[in-house]
Amino acid sequence: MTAQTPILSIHDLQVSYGRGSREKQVIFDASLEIATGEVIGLIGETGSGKSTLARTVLGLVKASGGRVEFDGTDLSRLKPAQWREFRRSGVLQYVFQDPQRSLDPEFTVEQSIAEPLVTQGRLSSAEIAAKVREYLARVHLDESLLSRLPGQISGGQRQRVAIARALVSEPKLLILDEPVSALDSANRVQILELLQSLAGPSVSLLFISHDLGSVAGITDRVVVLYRGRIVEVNSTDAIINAPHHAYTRLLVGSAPTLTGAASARATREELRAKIAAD
Ligand SMILES: Nc1ncnc2c1ncn2[C@@H]1O[C@H](COP(=O)(O)OP(=O)(O)OP(=O)(O)O)[C@@H](O)[C@H]1O
Repeated sequence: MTAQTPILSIHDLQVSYGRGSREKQVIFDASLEIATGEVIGLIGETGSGKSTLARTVLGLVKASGGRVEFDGTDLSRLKPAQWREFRRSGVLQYVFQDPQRSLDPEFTVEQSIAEPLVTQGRLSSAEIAAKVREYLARVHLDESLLSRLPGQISGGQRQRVAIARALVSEPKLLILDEPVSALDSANRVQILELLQSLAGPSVSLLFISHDLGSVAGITDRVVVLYRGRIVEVNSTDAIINAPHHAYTRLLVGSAPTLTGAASARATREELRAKIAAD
């Protein structure tokens, strides 16, 4: 961690859904800092609260306690107009698991990638057209796709378009919620390699995944979320080689690409029993 202001800093975050007797807390006292240029994995099983945490940072879900600071600005205090301005600036972007959710089905590839720049209103049409082509090339797509709709390209191509769209406004933080889990294994590897190559010193990436094995190759640090609580944060190496929390050990053991599949199987049941007893 550098002495720089973290790009994202979350303090004692609490998030609940529902009201009154139906209220259910899903995030408990979550604190986390992401430095500029860092690639972080947020890992946890289904229902652990990963998407809720991300959606709270994006302002789509309201926190019931704690605060979220982006580049030193307390997002919890922004008024609606300030939120709109913050969104328009494009400094915080996201890519969902299903690119259909990030792309308007009625926008061509060109319109989708151009939209964040059009909204910003800083560049001329010619400059926007040039940027769209630059980012299309960066995600290794051909210009012949520019006039297609999302329904007319493959799932892997859609996810590349969603990534180009997210990066074109030169965000400081890109949140990727299970960005490869809807893709086949060949596309998965290609997209992860692509993201790794696109991550530079000025952009931080927050990868959300239920599968440690799928993101461990590109993350600097890993945050482990278990039942709404951050139970471990450490370098990816330490998480894999010396996990502290029983749930982290289960995650490592469940990723056969990280450890021998046989030894993983042998310890999995034992760890499940320990977690159940916690
Ligand atoms: N809009 C909502 N209203 C009520 N409860 C919700 C809502 N969204 C999520 N939850 C609940 O909050 C908890 C955390 O869900 P969340 O989607 O954040 O988990 P997740 O780790 O992202 O899971 P997954 O990997 O399956 O996407 C779950 O118990 C879920 O049922």
